[in-house]
Amino acid sequence: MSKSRKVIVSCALTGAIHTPSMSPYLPVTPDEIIAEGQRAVEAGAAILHVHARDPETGRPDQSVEAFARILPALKETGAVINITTGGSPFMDVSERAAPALHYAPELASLNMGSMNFGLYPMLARFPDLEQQWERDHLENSRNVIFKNTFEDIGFILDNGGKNGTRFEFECYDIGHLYSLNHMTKLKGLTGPLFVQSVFGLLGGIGGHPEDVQMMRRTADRLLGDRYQWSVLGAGANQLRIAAMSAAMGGHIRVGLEDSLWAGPGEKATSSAQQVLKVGEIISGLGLTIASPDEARDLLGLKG
Ligand SMILES: C[C@H](N)CC(=O)CC(=O)O
Ligand SMILES: [Zn+2]
Repeated sequence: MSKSRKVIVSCALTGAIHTPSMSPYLPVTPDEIIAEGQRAVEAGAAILHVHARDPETGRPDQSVEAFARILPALKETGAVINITTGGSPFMDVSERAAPALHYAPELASLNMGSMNFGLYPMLARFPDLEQQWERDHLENSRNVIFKNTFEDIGFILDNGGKNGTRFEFECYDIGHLYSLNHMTKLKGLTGPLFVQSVFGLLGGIGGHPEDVQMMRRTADRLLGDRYQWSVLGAGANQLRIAAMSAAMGGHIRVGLEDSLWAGPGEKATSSAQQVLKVGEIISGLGLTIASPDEARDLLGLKG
């Protein structure tokens, strides 16, 4: 058994930010999302971060029924299933939390603060969006607040925690790490805390190396050895941020939810392509990609 450090690769398959006519490779239907999940796990992903969509329009769909069409097959892959509670920033918290509270997964995402969620700059990047709702989705982000109050966070922690679900704590800024530290104390949460630092989403922290170092240093100071650190870089930041994390003792999240790209101007043909690229970075640094069970051990998941 290799003694080199294990790096957990999470893969976010489709999300609720990107829309169908931005990329022909964005999975929309249940079959497409399932096939993408299977490919991502074959490529080395240990955790699948799952959103659902309406198969006709591609609109984000946070209903329990929509998840029923994808979860069983994704579970068959053996990967850790991480159900979103972020849904889309245009949804309210009870709608967003419903699937994770219903299916009691090993892992669910939990967003650690309210914030602006600027998607509208993508209007310039994608001038030929086919459906009106796609244009509205970006345009309306000028005035949306991704609401995650301490009460909302407490609601998801309490009700999800009852099911033995643990959390992917999405921290989009330094303040979110302080909120996480506060909530862990308030709720008596024990480690390992799975911290997912989000870089480069407009409204949160940028993707500069100093931002990455600042997040890491602050997490070390506040959370000490109670956490496992992972990163995701939005859009063109993805692979660069991933490489920094691997070199800084962290884990990595990729997938078409977070970035449609495989390189400058090159659309990724699947999330698996991004998983393979970070796999090369990981082995290039003499590290080893973690299996789903190794990820469960590292994160103290219920299995
Ligand atoms: C930047 C990512 N889309 C954040 C995310 O994945 C939120 C969630 O699903 O809870
Ligand atoms: Zn998500």
